[in-house]
Amino acid sequence: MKIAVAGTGYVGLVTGACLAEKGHNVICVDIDENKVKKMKSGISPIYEEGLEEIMRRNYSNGRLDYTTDYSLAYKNADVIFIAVGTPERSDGSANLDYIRKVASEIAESIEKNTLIVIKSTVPIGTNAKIEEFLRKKIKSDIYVELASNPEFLAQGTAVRDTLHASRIVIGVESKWAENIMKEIYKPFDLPMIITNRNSAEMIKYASNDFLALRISYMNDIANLCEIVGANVEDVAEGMSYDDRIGSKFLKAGIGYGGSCFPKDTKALHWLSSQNGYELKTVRAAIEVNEQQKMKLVRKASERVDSFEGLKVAVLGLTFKPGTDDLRESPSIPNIEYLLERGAHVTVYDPVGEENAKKLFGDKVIYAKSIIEAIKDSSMCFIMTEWPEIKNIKPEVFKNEMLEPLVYDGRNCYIPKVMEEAGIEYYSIGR
Ligand SMILES: NC(=O)c1ccc[n+]([C@@H]2O[C@H](COP(=O)([O-])OP(=O)(O)OC[C@H]3O[C@@H](n4cnc5c(N)ncnc54)[C@H](O)[C@@H]3O)[C@@H](O)[C@H]2O)c1
Ligand SMILES: O=c1ccn([C@@H]2O[C@H](COP(=O)(O)OP(=O)(O)O[C@H]3O[C@H](CO)[C@@H](O)[C@H](O)[C@H]3O)[C@@H](O)[C@H]2O)c(=O)[nH]1
Repeated sequence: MKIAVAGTGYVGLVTGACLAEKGHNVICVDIDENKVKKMKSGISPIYEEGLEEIMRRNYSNGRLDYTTDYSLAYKNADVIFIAVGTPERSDGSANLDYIRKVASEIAESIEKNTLIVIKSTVPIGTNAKIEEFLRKKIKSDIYVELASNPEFLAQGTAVRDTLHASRIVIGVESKWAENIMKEIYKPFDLPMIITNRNSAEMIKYASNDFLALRISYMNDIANLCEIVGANVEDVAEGMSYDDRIGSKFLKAGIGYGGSCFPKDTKALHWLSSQNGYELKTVRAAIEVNEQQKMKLVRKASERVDSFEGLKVAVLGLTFKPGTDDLRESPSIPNIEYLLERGAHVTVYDPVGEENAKKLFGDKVIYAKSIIEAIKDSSMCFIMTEWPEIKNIKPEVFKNEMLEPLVYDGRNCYIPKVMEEAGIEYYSIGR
């Protein structure tokens, strides 16, 4: 099948590359010329394990290509996947400007019957609206239909999550669209859920918001654990043996970040409010997360008289390990808080430095190693549980820091071991 993919971000590029890997003919479209140039030379603009290998293999066998020429790409495609961003607006709603722009570009380009598949996370009803828009715009002798196919990959494991997805969710309104979608995903041999478009769109939000709820619930419990003298890690383990609960997404920490949970909780809450219904559970998840993100710097501000002139180390910048992405990372408001109070902040992240520079410029110092970051510092914050950060030996903090004072937002170390090594150590819910 000839497939065009609009947008080569985490979702579009991984989807395009994996569809090619499974035998389809794929052209990936992006407005960013530099990205397209990079991809054509075999370099992935994002950090995802295993992606470049698939990109190179399928580019050289001719099944995968990249372009900025959307017109040509959409004109020749049987199916067009839309995978552009749907970021948050200031009121919490989803910004659909990028989706609408692609829809206009599709309308001016296509010359034959085409199935348009929205892979981006979009509010319930968006597929129907875009279909209505396109049908008004295109010539009357061609037919377009929209299908919803939300994406569930997580950053850092995007290729694996796509090739071995837990499920393929397909929202369609006709047998024609259903059959095309089934044909596309046949070579993946994965569980498939076929439903209508509104339900497919809702499955995506309901899944993300449920996972965010679990995290906020555990962070709430962690805060109570601290007060009553319980250990949230033991509590989570004890809960996990109940297979109705399971072990995943029970990790307490400095709050959830990333390009999805923060915006998708707010977008569903906003949509619900617009429909006269308050999603109280989701609102609670958002509120707990907002509080949790700043928990450790608030604790630290009670411990020191002032941050003014203090050398503070921040280890880990990305919103989770395995990605170079800093979008909505808890590290950002924490670093801003410290800078506003006059701290000299030195940061270290194994892959996030380039993206951090776009945010902080020369306001922070970028260390090339953990040791360089913590050397002579008066305080250290752990924001991301990268393996090399988790593996720091307590003596390293003790020997390199001016004062061994560690605030660990990801529960990387054992409190007893840290305390025995002479480190003043604070973590979450323990
Ligand atoms: N990142 C994830 O892990 C993830 C997982 C599941 C779903 N999603 C959803 O998928 C969507 C995309 O997310 P992402 O993180 O991949 O986005 P992204 O910001 O990484 O990438 C979007 C890409 O679209 C390009 N673009 C913008 N306008 C365009 C146009 N008119 N034509 C062609 N390309 C255009 C941009 O240049 C960019 O490269 C969002 O709705 C998101 O919520 C993301
Ligand atoms: O027990 C946990 C699990 C995760 N997190 C945090 O939650 C955030 C999101 O983590 P994760 O879900 O692993 O990463 P994403 O790449 O944002 O993936 C989520 O968002 C995607 C975009 O919609 C979905 O496709 C995925 O299924 C969904 O897991 C990160 O800040 C994590 O640190 C916790 O605090 N505790």
